[in-house]
Amino acid sequence: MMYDQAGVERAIRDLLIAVGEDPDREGLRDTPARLGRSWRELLAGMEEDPRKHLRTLFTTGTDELVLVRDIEFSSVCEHHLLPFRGRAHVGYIPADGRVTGLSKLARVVEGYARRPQLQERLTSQIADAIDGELHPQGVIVVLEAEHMCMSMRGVRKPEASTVTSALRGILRSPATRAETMSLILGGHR
Ligand SMILES: Nc1nc2c(ncn2[C@@H]2O[C@H](COP(=O)(O)OP(=O)(O)OP(=O)(O)O)[C@@H](O)[C@H]2O)c(=O)[nH]1
Ligand SMILES: [Zn+2]
Repeated sequence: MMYDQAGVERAIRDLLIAVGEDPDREGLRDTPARLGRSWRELLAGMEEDPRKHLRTLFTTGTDELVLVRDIEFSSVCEHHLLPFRGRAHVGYIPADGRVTGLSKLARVVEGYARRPQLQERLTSQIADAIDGELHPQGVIVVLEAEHMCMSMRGVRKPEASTVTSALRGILRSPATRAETMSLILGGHR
């Protein structure tokens, strides 16, 4: 389904009325249109198949770990429609020298982050896309994020950081996993 800007604007106008605001006062007059455009940007991943980015392939001579750390992302938690944001660390061990462009790993993170999400699902979707498109020997995805639904409201724990991981192939084995984890965490302040 295509994004329905007019429908979103109507819903936001109704929301403003329902919370007791006057949607026609000067400061709020453009808010439904503005927020409608913002939501489209925040949910832009719904309009794409992020796997397409991984179809840019190169062949190298080696099958050693490729790891891109500290990919900043923002997503929206599907329970509260509040943002969660943090950093993704994405790595894989190629097979037959098959690699993709480094920026493509970040594009995949973006494509799956810009949807109503759960952090666990976001993590495994990134891993499955790399696994399914590159057929590498192993994949590791680690996400660290702060959820606004836990910091601004509810339990109100602003410093809490949620860490999730998804491992595929040989990166599931304890030795390889431990080495890769230390590379991910080793870069941290
Ligand atoms: N597992 C998981 N839980 C999430 C994520 N984002 C938000 N949540 C949690 O979803 C849960 C929803 O719980 P509910 O009891 O239905 O909602 P609530 O009454 O607003 O819960 P509180 O946040 O505890 O006030 C909360 O515990 C949130 O912290 C996520 O990405 N993964
Ligand atoms: Zn939430």
